[in-house]
Amino acid sequence: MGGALYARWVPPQRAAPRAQAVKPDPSHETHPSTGDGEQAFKNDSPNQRTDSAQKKRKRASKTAEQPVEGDVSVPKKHQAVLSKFERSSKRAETVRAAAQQEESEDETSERTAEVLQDLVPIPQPAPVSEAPFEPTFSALPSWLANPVTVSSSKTVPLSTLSLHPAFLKKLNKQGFEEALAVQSALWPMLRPGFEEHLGDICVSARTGSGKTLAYLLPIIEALREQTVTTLSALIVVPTRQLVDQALKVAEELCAGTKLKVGTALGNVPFAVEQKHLVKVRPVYNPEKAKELRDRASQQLSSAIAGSNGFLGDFLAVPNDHIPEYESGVDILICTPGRLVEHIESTTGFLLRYVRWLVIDEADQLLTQNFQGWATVLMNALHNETPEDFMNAQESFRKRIQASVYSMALPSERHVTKVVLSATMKKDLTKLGILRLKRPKLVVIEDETDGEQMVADGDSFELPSTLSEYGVPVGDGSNKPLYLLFTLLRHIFAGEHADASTAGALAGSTADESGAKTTSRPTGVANLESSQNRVLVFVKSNENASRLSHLLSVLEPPLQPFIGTMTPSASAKETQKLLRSFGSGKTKLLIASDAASRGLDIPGISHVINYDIPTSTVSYVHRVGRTARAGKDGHALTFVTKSEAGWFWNQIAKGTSMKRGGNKVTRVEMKERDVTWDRKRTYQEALKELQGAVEA
Ligand SMILES: Nc1ncnc2c1ncn2[C@@H]1O[C@H](COP(=O)(O)OP(=O)(O)OP(=O)(O)O)[C@@H](O)[C@H]1O
Repeated sequence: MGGALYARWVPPQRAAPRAQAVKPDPSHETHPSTGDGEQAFKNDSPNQRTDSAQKKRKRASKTAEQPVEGDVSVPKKHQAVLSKFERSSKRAETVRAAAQQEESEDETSERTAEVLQDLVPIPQPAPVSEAPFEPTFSALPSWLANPVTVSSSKTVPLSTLSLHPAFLKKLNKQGFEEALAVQSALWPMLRPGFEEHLGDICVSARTGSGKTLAYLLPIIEALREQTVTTLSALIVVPTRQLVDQALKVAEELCAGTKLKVGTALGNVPFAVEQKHLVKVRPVYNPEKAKELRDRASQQLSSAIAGSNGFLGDFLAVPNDHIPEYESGVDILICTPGRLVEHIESTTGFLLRYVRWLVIDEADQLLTQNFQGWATVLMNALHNETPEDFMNAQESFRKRIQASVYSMALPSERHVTKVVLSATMKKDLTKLGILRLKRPKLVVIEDETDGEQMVADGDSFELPSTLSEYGVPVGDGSNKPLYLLFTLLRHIFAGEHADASTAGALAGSTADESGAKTTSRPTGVANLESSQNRVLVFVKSNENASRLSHLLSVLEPPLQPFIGTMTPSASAKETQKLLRSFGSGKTKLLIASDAASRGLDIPGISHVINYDIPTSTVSYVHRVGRTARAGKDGHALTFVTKSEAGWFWNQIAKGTSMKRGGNKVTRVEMKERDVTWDRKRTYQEALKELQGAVEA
């Protein structure tokens, strides 16, 4: 580079005798810019090529004339300038080289400092923590979302509740000293006084908590002085057995008063029931009688009306008289189907004076809603009574209402509705049918459960005195033998019972890790004197009959102690069977789910779910037939391999079940002990059963 600059700045020398001339070699001519002569020429025109060749030759001769470095022939003053120039050029060159080196070092260090990124997310700043979402609203109205909760341990001495002395005496006579939690919560709300709730009440309280007395006592106490029979209270329950049960409690309370309690459940012919519920009385009223007679003859001649109902009654009363209807009962306990029939077909069946409406086992009644019973009832209850159907009292009241004295009467009748269940669901669509006014939800729950019914969910309480067991039964093919083994070895065996499992089944030494049994059945012992009573649930009525037959064949001494509840039995037969079971004569009652609701038989020590229940609600009601009113009880569920997942997850550990800190115990029974010497008898019994079914 220095050479090139030097060449530019050196002035041409004319005389340079000792300087060696460098002859240009045409064969080595190169293009000034590319260094490739041939290539350069290729792009030039012939004239251009001649000019540039001449210029090149000139330049070459000039170069040949240039002195070589260090040539002493360069004048001195030029030499000083030249050396100065060379020095500064060298310095500049050194600085540039140093700068270049520095630059390349920087580049290298930058390259090494670079962080290699793979295809992973680039680190982000930590997210800002947000407060957990807590809705400020609920899908439920506030009365359902915020129930009044009462601890199930809250009992109050009956003597402090200022009950009418006659009722206090009756309760004491039955051995009741304290009002149970649901009673001590409901009575102040339903009885006149400072805490009375002027509106409707929904109650969620576990099985066997005393709900029947909780609603019946305030009603009967309020009506106790009623002398003219007027239908004042309607109690709707789902089954005939529950009608009978509530009737028994009501009759005990009404004894000594003029109150009449009636039932409508279809156990007698409809006409008989009609006569019992509505009384027809001829009243002398010639004017009205004449008017009606004229209208009746017109209608009869034009065949508009038949001679039944009001017309029939009118034609049956003496001349100058008209029929008037009076209620035959003050309190009616009924099933919904029969109630609808009376509302629609019984002349004079008037709900105008009904002040109380109780719906027990409400979740079942509202879910099944036979014949749209709730809507029919609400329409009948809230609509005006046609004047022709009014009884003497009603007509009198109507006349009074039209006069100045009406100021003294309440403007509108208020019906207090009490809706109860052990498995109350917060289902607004269903509760909405009941047209509740200023409703309140009262929940009776165990303190140890810690939390309330979840605002938008449903949970069910089990009695804290209940001990629960799950019994694995393999594939289920030997279930009858498992049942027999459980009955003979553990429940009715008395002193011969296996210590470990009997302890677990009796609830005294419940082992959460699971109890094991090794002993074999010893046969029926002490059956007659045993205090235990067992209710066995199967999935259908056919299964109840079959199981009963199998047990009788497998263990004949057991047969006189077995009872079977079937729908084909008459009401009387069923009542007799329940009485026998209640008294302890029958020790083993086999039933379907029809017996799972509300049945109150004192002294049931064990419930066995021979067939697994189909829902958590069904489980709650089945096992609730024992451990009632604070007494101990035991519930065993036979679980096949395919049912195990559901049972242990939903029933034993499910969040919707609240059992006051108790747990479900697994009871293992060895299959060879269970089947032991019975396999042949069992096969024969099955064959016999098959023959009986086919016959
Ligand atoms: N104050 C009381 N003291 C002792 N026992 C009582 C009292 N009140 C009711 N009982 C008894 O409690 C038992 C259960 O009562 P009840 O049948 O009314 O329960 P329930 O809550 O209706 O049960 P379910 O939901 O299963 O129908 C009955 O045998 C009844 O006699």
